[in-house]
Amino acid sequence: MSADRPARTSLTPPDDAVTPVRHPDAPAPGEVLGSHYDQCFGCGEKQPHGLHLEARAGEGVTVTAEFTVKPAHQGAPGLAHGGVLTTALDETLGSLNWLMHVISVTGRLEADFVRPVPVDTVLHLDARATARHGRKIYCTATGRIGGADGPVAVRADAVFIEVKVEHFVDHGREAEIQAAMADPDQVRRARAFEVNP
Ligand SMILES: CCCCC/C=C\C/C=C\C/C=C\C/C=C\CCCC(=O)SCCNC(=O)CCNC(=O)[C@H](O)C(C)(C)COP(=O)(O)OP(=O)(O)OC[C@H]1O[C@@H](n2cnc3c(N)ncnc32)[C@H](O)[C@@H]1OP(=O)(O)O
Repeated sequence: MSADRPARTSLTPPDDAVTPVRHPDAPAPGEVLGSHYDQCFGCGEKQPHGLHLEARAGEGVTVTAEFTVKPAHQGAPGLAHGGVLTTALDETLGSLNWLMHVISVTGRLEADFVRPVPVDTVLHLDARATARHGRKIYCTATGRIGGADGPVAVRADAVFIEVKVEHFVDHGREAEIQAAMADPDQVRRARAFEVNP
């Protein structure tokens, strides 16, 4: 390893990685993306235990999202649990799927916790895809407190791996898969991720 080059990890795109491309039919900047699955712990509107994260399309291959830390999210008195904050970062990064019309799942995610995040704080999240290489999507996210331009409290770098919708059908529990496939709205949401719906 040369002294002037950082160690290559699985979070570092290879030299022949390409710039991620916004799909022509991606939601317009500012548009609310909605949930990919109404029972999702991160974004599902029908998930009573979830974070109810609401993401919006940004310019290029970027998204923004807001998440309010609730008392149920504590790890220490009055402070958010790091795992919950990581979930918010993961979900925001997953929302980039809507911009590229790709279905991908988290392969690797590395989080930095920079500042404690108190209960009732609104975490202002933003994420962008930085590179693509084969099925791998490299992406990064930050969460700020005290406003969208406030100080960074958390950040994450990740590699998502592109999968087919069959990934969920093959691995999901039968009852939930049947329910999802019987719901036209859910089928429409899943198709919205595909390049050739
Ligand atoms: C009609 C019913 C539909 C119902 C579905 C409803 C909605 C669906 C629509 C959208 C939902 C989509 C996403 C959700 C969005 C947000 C939620 C938050 C995100 C998550 O919470 S999501 C859950 C957590 N997540 C997982 O549950 C993944 C478990 N895991 C696996 O399922 C496999 O592990 C998989 C598929 C990842 C890979 O398996 P595989 O066999 O397909 O591929 P393979 O191993 O060959 O890797 C291919 C290339 O990726 C590289 N690679 C692989 N793994 C890596 C790693 N960990 N780090 C760095 N690189 C990695 C290899 O190095 C190789 O790279 P190279 O090509 O260069 O060699």
